[in-house]
Amino acid sequence: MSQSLHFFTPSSLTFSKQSLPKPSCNRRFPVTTLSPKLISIKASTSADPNSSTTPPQVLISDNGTGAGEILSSTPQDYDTPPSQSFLSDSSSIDVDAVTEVELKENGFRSTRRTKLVCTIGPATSGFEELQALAVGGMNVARINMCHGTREWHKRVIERVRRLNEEKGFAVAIMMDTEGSEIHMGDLGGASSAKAEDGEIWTFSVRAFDLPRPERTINVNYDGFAEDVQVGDELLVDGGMVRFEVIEKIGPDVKCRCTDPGLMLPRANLTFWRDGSLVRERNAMLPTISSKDWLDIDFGIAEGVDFIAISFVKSAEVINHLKSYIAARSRDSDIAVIAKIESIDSLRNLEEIIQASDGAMVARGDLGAQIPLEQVPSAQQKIVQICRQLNKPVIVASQLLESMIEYPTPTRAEVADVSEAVRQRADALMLSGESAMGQYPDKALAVLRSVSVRIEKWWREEKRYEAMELPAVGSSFSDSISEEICSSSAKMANNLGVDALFVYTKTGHMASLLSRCRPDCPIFAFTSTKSVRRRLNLQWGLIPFRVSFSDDMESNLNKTFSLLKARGMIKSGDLVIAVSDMLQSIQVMNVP
Ligand SMILES: Nc1ncnc2c1ncn2[C@@H]1O[C@H](COP(=O)(O)OP(=O)(O)O)[C@@H](O)[C@H]1O
Ligand SMILES: C=C(OP(=O)(O)O)C(=O)O
Ligand SMILES: [K+]
Ligand SMILES: [Mg+2]
Repeated sequence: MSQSLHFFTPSSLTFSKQSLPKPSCNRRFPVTTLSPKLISIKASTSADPNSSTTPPQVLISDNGTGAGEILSSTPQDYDTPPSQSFLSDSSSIDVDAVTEVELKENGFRSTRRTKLVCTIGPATSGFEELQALAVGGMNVARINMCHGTREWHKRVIERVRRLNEEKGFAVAIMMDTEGSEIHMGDLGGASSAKAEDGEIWTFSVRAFDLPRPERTINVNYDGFAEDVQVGDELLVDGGMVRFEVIEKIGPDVKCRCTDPGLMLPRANLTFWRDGSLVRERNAMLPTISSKDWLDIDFGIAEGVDFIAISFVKSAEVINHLKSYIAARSRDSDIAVIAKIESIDSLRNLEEIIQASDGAMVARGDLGAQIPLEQVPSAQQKIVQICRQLNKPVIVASQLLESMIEYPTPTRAEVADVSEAVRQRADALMLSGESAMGQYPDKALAVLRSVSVRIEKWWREEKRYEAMELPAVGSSFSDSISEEICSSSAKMANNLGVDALFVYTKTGHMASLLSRCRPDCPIFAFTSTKSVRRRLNLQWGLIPFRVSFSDDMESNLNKTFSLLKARGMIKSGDLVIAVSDMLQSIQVMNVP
């Protein structure tokens, strides 16, 4: 026997599902098209999970008194092959080739929930290397416009696209802007420069002739010599190398090395006075420089999936960029990620995250702007706010720094990765480890295995955190979607279901489910490739591209048969399905 509860709000009028007005296709249900609102919660669990015959669906309405009324009875035959109308384009389902293998081999429970972002650099820019990363679980490839030429990045984008087309991956592309904070020049082509204890180096806005004179560093910020004072401490890359300012001669600033080390091209520079970061005119530098705008035009033209903005200071710049993108790209589905890596971004955290489509805890620069010991609490706070505001969050930088040189991570690095997974960040990011390290695939494998292990541990221990998830939407329709998602996630945990299914046009309903961090994976069905790629950044979502209609019964039939034919689900699997077209929750065994 199967049953279905319909809750009617605000009045208790009863309709059958069939009498509902047709929802508009492209958007989430507008409140005005449904009056009164109908939410159907349909439980059609067959008594015998292995039974191959599907019980008839009986819809029972609940008018608030608990007394059910039978509205319709629909015999189902899920084993019917897809009808003609599903053939051609609509007869197929696209899913990541790696996920497909993982699902078949290990089942739903062991799929990785935490997403992985890899920075692409000289070590990984070839087709074969990119393919190895995709096979290793890379969900998003990040290109950092601080380095390389647009031509170079364009070739990487083309290779990723080819990989997706030819090999069945859905790797998304994130372009990261340079930003206009102070940094060193490119060392005249050298791969690094070594500063020894006590050496005197000259930092200058001067563009030195090539070959670069010994112990000179070019600085990109015109106000550098004016802003620093003798006695200031100059930190390269957040303290990897330190200098003390000893003399200023015109544009040249002489510094003595106090902490020796290797300086990499375009390393970031900060200066400190009496224990705090000095922010003079550099605080007025634009977040998006003129070079960044050109890079953004490039990203829009190339149709990247995400643009990450470095050194965001306020929500205003995010709003500005979003309207710029909307005006320039026809379908404007490029998501904007705010990098939290400056004191200003911490000050305006909530409004920045609210304005963005996601955030990155960019610990590299953040650790150069606030004392290192404050970085962990900042990370936890950013991850938490993103979760509350329903924005994906990436934890980035130095997760496995030692693996740039060594094939195994330190214990401390594994603990750091575990902590980010335990905080249930959406994604972890590799920087130098994958861009220029010696063991990019090994580093990715460590992120993957630590994620899977910690996620499993967390589920076994039932470590449900008591995080309040406040309402994020503004309309009544939004509230219904949020309630549906939190209820179905809770039901999924309590009933031990195998997977949550969500049919979503914009991806919003999938993100609301992801936000609840349920125990089971979330199969997110969407009809466009770009939404599918974007969902790849969000915790626990397995994005599929499939065409579907507003008729949930036929969507389910079609999905079940397509997934069964691919061996990705089997009869008896327990599934909860929700959709953003018909706001409903259905519980059923795969027939
Ligand atoms: N496109 C590229 N071309 C050359 N080198 C790159 C590229 N992308 C990244 N790298 C190298 O990888 C290192 C780590 O990358 P990332 O963390 O993104 O940059 P940064 O160190 O500037 O913050 C960089 O310092 C640089 O040496
Ligand atoms: C991710 C970061 O930004 P970038 O690598 O561009 O400096 C960071 O600073 O941690
Ligand atoms: K950058
Ligand atoms: Mg940075």
